[in-house]
Amino acid sequence: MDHRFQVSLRGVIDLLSHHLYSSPGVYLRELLQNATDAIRARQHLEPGHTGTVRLELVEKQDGGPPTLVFSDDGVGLTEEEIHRFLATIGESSKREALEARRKDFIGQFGIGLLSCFMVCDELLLVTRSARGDGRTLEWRGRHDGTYGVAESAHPLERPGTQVFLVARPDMAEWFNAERVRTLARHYGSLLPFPIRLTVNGEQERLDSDGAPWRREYASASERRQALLEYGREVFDTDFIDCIPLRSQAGDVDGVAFVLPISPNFNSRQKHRVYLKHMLLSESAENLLPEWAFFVKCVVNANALRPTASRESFYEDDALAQAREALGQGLRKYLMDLAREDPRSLQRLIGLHGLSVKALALDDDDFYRLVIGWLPFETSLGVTTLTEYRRAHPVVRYTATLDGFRQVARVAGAQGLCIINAAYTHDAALLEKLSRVMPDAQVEPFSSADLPQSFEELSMDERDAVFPLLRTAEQVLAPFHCGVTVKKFFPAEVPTLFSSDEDGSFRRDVERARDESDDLYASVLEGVMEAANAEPAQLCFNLHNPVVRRLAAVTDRKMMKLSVEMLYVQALLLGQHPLSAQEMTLLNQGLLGLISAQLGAGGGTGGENDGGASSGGLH
Ligand SMILES: Nc1ncnc2c1ncn2[C@@H]1O[C@H](COP(=O)(O)OP(=O)(O)OP(=O)(O)O)[C@@H](O)[C@H]1O
Repeated sequence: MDHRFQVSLRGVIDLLSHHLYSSPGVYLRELLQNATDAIRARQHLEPGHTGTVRLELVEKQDGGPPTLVFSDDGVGLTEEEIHRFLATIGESSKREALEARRKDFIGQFGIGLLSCFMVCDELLLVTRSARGDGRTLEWRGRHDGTYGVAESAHPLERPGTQVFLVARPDMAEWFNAERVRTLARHYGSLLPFPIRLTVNGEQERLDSDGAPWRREYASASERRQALLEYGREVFDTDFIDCIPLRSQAGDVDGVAFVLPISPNFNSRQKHRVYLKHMLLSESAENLLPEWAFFVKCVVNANALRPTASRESFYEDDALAQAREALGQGLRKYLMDLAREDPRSLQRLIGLHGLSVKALALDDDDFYRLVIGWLPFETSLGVTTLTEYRRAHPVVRYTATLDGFRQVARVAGAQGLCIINAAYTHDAALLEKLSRVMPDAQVEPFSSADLPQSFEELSMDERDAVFPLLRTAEQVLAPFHCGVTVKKFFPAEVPTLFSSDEDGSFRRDVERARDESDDLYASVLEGVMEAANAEPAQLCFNLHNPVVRRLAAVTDRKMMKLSVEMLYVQALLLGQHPLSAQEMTLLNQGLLGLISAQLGAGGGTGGENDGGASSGGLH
């Protein structure tokens, strides 16, 4: 024999209040939504019906719980509808109409009314249907899951619905006049019909003039001012500009505000979204494309689906299409700025460069328009790509910060303009350049490319440095480092250590081998043997006075020691981590130099004592 599931209403209410709704205040949102849907349903029957929502708050003088009467002049309910829709959890009169009329109704799940049980134990709903027999019916629903229906002793004069809520003593704060006023404004400020609030007999209107972005303004600048003022009210921020938004998909319209400060990298903004003019969420995140983190927006959507919690939009095709269309609106704004107001675009890039770069990576047309305006850090200072290409036919860049540090100073002194493309998106943007603009030449650059720009020595100079070159080659052979002598700037730099990718790889493997156990070290040994034998190079700078003097030194030991120290110094200047062998070289070299400087005795032991005389301190 089959049995029916039993549903515990208390359990369901507990579930909703703790896991679905963000606060008990949403009861007012759900009542407003039902009233709005009922008015829309009546407008289908009676086109031209305007509709009004009334809230009457009675605060008891004797300390008893306050009562809220929530009335609408919507379509009302027949007796059959009461049993079917009010008393069955999960049943909604709007579901059947939903696909055909997604634009009309906000509700769809058939659970909204239950949220009232978060703030009161019993609900009295008095209703007269616009489609019915003129009778006024009372439905009394209780939080224990029981309900009753009866004909009312106080018939309503016109179709509509009144919901009576008596505050549960511990929930009286949610019936406080100021709170009710704030909540009604908060959720219903864009509704296209008036909301009237009566508190202890005194009436006030809470309605607004509708969505500010749809109002008529005398001029474009007045419109802009009014919208920026609205943005300030909503987000408490002085935005720098506003952008109209519209999408046919989801029937969305609204306004995006450009943030006056750079947001955290990739932080998605929280937007205020209305669904059919009722506030859905103040923290919707999934409305705009990911790159659009330079704006916050307020929009109304008529044909997107809410999630059951009503706090964001349901992720479906319509939302994806709307997101794409809204992104196009933002893209158009940036494209227009690039064409018509490059100064403003430059200011915007200064603040929101990351958004602009991310969009440029995504979109070739936009890329073509803005790439020339984007600033890049180079070895000759910050420059835009347009200025760069005017002065240098080939765009050269380093993709890492270490790579840039290794070349920036010397490259700058040679007049070479190298871009530091280690910033987010920069390398990808530069790599895209020759794809989008086939005449552009773009090349990665490393310290190994630098010596090509250095001046060659004359024949005489070559003869003069021959002993130095020979000694250095011998000293550095164990380090797999070749040697050249050239002339370059700045003259204060005595040597430049350069290596291509193979060289950096080899150094990394070498250091890993030093730190590994025997088995792994022998594997790494094999890797190193397979690698290019001499990918690194130490280039001596004959413009440097120390190097000139060193070339003339006849003391071979002193020359060897100096080469070792210059090698280690070049590594340190280039921010290359030292291997164990190089650390030893540094330590021995320092001691050797000190010892040589002392001129006598105190030798370091071994061959690096530079022939210093014996004896201690004099
Ligand atoms: N003010 C009203 N006027 C007319 N019918 C109403 C009113 N309030 C509720 N109803 C009826 O009660 C049903 C259930 O309401 P409830 O708020 O629980 O769910 P819903 O609005 O259909 O969906 P959701 O859970 O998404 O809000 C509605 O579908 C509607 O038929």
